[in-house]
Amino acid sequence: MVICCAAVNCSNRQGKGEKRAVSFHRFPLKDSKRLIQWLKAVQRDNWTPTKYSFLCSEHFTKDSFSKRLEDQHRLLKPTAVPSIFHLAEKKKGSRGHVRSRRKEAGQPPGDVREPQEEARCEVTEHSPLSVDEEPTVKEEVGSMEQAVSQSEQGVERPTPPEGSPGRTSADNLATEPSVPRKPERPAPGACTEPSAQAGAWNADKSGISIDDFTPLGSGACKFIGSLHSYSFSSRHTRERPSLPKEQLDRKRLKRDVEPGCSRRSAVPGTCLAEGTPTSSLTATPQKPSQSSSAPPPDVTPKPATEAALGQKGDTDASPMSINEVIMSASGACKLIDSLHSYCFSSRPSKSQVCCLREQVEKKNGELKLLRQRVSRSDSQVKKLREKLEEAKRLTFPCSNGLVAPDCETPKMNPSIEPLSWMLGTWLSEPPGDGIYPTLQPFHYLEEVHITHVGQPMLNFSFNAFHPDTKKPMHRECGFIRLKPDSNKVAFVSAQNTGIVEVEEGEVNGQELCIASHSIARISFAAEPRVEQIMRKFRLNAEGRLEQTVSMATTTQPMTQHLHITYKKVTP
Ligand code: HEM
Repeated sequence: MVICCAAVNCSNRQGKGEKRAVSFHRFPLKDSKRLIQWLKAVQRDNWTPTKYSFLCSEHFTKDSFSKRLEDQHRLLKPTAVPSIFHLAEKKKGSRGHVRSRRKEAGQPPGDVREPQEEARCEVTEHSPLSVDEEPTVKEEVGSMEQAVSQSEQGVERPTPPEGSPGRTSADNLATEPSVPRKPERPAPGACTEPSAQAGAWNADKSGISIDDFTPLGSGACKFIGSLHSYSFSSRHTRERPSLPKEQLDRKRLKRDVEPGCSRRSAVPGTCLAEGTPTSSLTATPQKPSQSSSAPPPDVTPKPATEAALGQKGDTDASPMSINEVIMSASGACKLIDSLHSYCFSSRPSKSQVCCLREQVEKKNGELKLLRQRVSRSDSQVKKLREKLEEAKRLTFPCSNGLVAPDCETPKMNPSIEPLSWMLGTWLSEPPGDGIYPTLQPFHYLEEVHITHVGQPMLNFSFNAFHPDTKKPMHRECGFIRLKPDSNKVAFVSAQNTGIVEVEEGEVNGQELCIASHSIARISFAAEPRVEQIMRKFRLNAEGRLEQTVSMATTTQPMTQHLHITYKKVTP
């Protein structure tokens, strides 16, 4: 690959016969301040440097260089600005062919390079480096791809050439950002530039080829690839519609050799005037029809300056420096690279996630089956509990009953033998009836426990419940005693209503009739006050116990209040 110096009237190029050391240095595209200084110094009109534009070392003062310690290799200082140019030669016409060439091509001054010179500027991978080239150049030429990448990272290294004269692009950048500019042809001196720019803008801006983004053909990659296309072709190609949309990767850049400029040198101006994407740098082989046919007006190459300023008509709105364009493209690429990294790195974990998801789904299925089993077990347990409750209800309708079925009953005291027919646990059946002149008739359940503990008396408890809610209602408990050697019975009861009473009567056979002897009540017992109480117990023909309660209150004469029949539930 041959590299030319972009300075006006400088014919230095890589491989030229002179044996002196000439190095080539890239334009500081990343450093807009210094780039402007360079462009002002170069004084090329309507020309924009690219990554493939170089100045040779002859345009720098000696103190612009430093030497690398290891090998004394000459390095351009990062602050160096070119200052040595032979612009006067242009005016003197010492290179008349330049002017005539310019006229032929209808190019503005400074944009033309002699066809022969173009030929010299061809880039061919097979061109051997001339002996007068510095190792720096060799290094650069040998690793153009790397250089592009380094340039992207802001690393400046001496490198190969190209270029031509005219009004300075620095002026465009620095002083006329808002002036719309007509599409202009690429600098003729930079015959490699159109494609070089294309490569730069379309593929090499990040040092990444589009192929890098579409290796797996996945949807994500395609998507990211399209982002890349947008990054490169939409952002920059739209701003620079002259550039071909083809994506040129670095491998092509390095590998392919485009003899276009050599060929075009035989047809002076073809490459330059047509602005075809062919280039000795980008080196994408072009079909003859492509390279020979003039591009439509809307794809006429424009200098990067214009691209940086925006398209015609929007330049006043938001002018961008070339540096900003490069930086924004670089930022977009980094973002896309991140997406790519995510795309690639997440791929294995996605399969893992799939595996895990399958496992989770499997476990969920198992869990569902287990839940169904548990549910079935629950319902079975529930049914068993209901049966148990029902059995308990049948046996002991009240859970707070006093009956202990397995409790061993002591021997009954003979004195209470006449009342033995009352012993046992009794449950209301049917529900008891409650009546009273002052009350609405009502029903109730009652559990009755009449026991003995070997003493000469019976223990009793009457526990009434609401027939529907089973809530406890009236409760009373006490003792029944028999007067020895008689049928006289004493009934002592304490009621939850606050009444304590003693009833006395007689037991005759299996019937007990008693009446209140004395009634005591708490001071705050509910009214009306009970004046008299009468009861009758009997064991009927069906072996059921019956009780009838009558009472007299302060408002009502002796009237029946309760009648209930009990069924014995324990022996
Ligand atoms: C020997 C026992 C009982 C006595 C001395 C007694 C006494 C009374 C008295 C004085 C009243 C008020 C009447 C009125 O307002 O005029 C009453 C009401 C009532 N009694 Fe009895 N009662 C006895 C047993 C029962 C039993 C076993 C139940 C069964 C649930 C019951 C249920 C009621 C009901 C529902 C009322 C009406 C609402 C109330 O005042 O609480 N009573 N009772």
